[in-house]
Amino acid sequence: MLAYIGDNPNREGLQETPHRIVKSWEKIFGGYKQKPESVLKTFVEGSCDEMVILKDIEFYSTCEHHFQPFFGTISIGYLPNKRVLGVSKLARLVEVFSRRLQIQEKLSADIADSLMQHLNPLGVMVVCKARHMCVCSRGVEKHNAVMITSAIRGVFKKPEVRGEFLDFIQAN
Ligand SMILES: Nc1nc2c(ncn2[C@@H]2O[C@H](COP(=O)(O)OP(=O)(O)OP(=O)(O)O)[C@@H](O)[C@H]2O)c(=O)[nH]1
Ligand SMILES: [Zn+2]
Repeated sequence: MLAYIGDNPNREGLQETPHRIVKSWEKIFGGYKQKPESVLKTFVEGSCDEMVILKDIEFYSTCEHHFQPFFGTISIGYLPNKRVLGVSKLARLVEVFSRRLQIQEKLSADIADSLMQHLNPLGVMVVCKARHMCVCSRGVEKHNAVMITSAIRGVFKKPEVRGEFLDFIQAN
């Protein structure tokens, strides 16, 4: 790759670069080694029947088309069906799916679908806002453009439930 771009792989500054890149991939692509169910420890809390939200979870992911970073925030809401999660587990789930090659639509859907599967709530909604380096620094070069995607499952398809979630995540 270094030779391909026209640089000299043998010059001092680049000699350890292949090793550094592979080492950085342990973090950047660490999600392949993690199973979503391994972070989704749930417990029974029968009295909790209101919406649970963790908003503005920062993430870094990698675009599968260009191998470029895309990054931003993800907000997740669910309506419990007797079981709830430790709140950090929602952020851990974001790590599992963002630390892979992704497109933003699938990242949002992966999070929603794994919560539906392993937590079995009445519904889930995920909203993801991100900047794509492949859109900012190359290609169409629109550095202010923000992509917004959502994944809506179960009762969040009802406008009033979706509206409550959107009100909460828009509030400061
Ligand atoms: N839907 C979606 N598209 C993405 C995402 N990340 C990158 N892309 C787009 O993937 C597309 C790939 O298009 P191609 O025409 O195959 O590749 P390209 O010639 O590099 O396209 P340009 O980026 O327009 O220069 C581009 O439009 C990217 O903006 C993503 O998360 N979701
Ligand atoms: Zn891209």
